[in-house]
Amino acid sequence: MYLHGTSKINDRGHLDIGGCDTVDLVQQFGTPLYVFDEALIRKQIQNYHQAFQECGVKYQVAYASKAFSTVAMYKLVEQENMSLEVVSEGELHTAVKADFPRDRIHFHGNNKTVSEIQYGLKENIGCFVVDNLVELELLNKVAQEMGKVAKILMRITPGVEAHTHEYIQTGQADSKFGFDLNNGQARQGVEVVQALKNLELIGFHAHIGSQIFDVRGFEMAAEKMVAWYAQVIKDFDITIRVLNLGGGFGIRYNKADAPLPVADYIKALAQAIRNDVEKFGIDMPEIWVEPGRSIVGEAGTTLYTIGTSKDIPGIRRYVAVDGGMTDNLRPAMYKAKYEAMIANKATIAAKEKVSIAGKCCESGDMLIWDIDLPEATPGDILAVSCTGAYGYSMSNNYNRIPRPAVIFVYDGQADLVVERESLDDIVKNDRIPQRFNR
Ligand SMILES: Cc1ncc(COP(=O)(O)O)c(C=O)c1O
Ligand SMILES: N[C@@H](CCCC[NH3+])C(=O)O
Repeated sequence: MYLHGTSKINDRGHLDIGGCDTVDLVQQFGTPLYVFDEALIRKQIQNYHQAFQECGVKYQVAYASKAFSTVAMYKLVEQENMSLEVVSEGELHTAVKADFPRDRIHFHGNNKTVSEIQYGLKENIGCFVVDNLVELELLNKVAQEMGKVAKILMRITPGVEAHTHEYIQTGQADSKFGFDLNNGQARQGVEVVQALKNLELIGFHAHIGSQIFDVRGFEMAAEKMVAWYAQVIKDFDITIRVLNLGGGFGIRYNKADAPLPVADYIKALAQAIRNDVEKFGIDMPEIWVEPGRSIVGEAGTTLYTIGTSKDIPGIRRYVAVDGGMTDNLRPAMYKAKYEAMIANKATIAAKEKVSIAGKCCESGDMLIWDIDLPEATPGDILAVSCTGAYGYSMSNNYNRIPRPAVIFVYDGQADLVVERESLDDIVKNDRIPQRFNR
């Protein structure tokens, strides 16, 4: 397993993260356990700031909180001077609980409800990223009723197909997201905004997909978006200032993945924008991005306890852990591939090829197929790396399995940031109809 961030093998022969022995962490907090390397999260954020500062442009980096959303994470994001992207009133409420600066919150989503819009307006958030014509009218109506003017970006579908899993592509024409650039919908949207008094258009947004390695997709989206941005300034004679190019920067889950350093993506983006801005003779816009996975993905490791196994001679050995698709849906949903090690046998050579199964009543509940490990016995601790993004945030209670605890480790200290769900949490919203008691 590749060792990210502060992960290392300590002198007890155990995996150690953030100066904490994972075997001790398991004793203290139990399994499954999400462990976040706080120093690595902070470093990833600082890499974005540094890259933008070196480009000498006005910018905002908004953390796409869907990747991993908790109050402590939002506090960290604030400390590191990032903005915050939210997609629901649940994420917005988490930001309010963290007392996140409201003017740095960007509210996304392709179907915001009236109550979500009201919440955002009440909190005077920085901007709404409007997804479609229906939402333009709705947002304007609610803003008018509340006596507010909402700053907006319009989300544009630029018609760029990113090379990634089809479920995490978003920039292609056939997508549920955004105003289509090529069929005239985006222009129609700008025309509509001109007539709506409670909306202020400050710029445009595009997001082409997730887990992308190639800079070319980002450059192509930037070229299309600058051309569009310049066209709008010319045709509508309005002042806008923001170009948000979304997130999607890839990370290394396993040795087949070859992401570039963050600085390379940002510099390529800024350069593509700068070239086109000069061509169109307009002012350089503020460049906003909204990375999620690349901030937290490599910083997360999930620790499990190994339990049963099943040998099928000549076929494979299944080794089961005490979690699975409830804490990591990505292998089942995207065929995502992860690396792992036995955390308490970190210096012992691999001896067998096994497949790691979850504990759900579902054949597709497999975390890793065909991985070389030392002999796995019940009670061993399996560490799966790179689970920081879309692990906890997509966790669920299938088979009424409680969600694991989440901890941050830093410089030898381990702190709980989300408590493990209890069995009572699992039933706390259940109700029995009165008539059952007859
Ligand atoms: C609109 C938007 N912004 C940002 C992101 C974050 O993407 P990533 O986690 O790949 O950086 C996503 C997810 O794909 C998204 O849909
Ligand atoms: N949840 C997805 C990515 C979708 C990102 C949000 N648009 C993943 O785990 O890869």
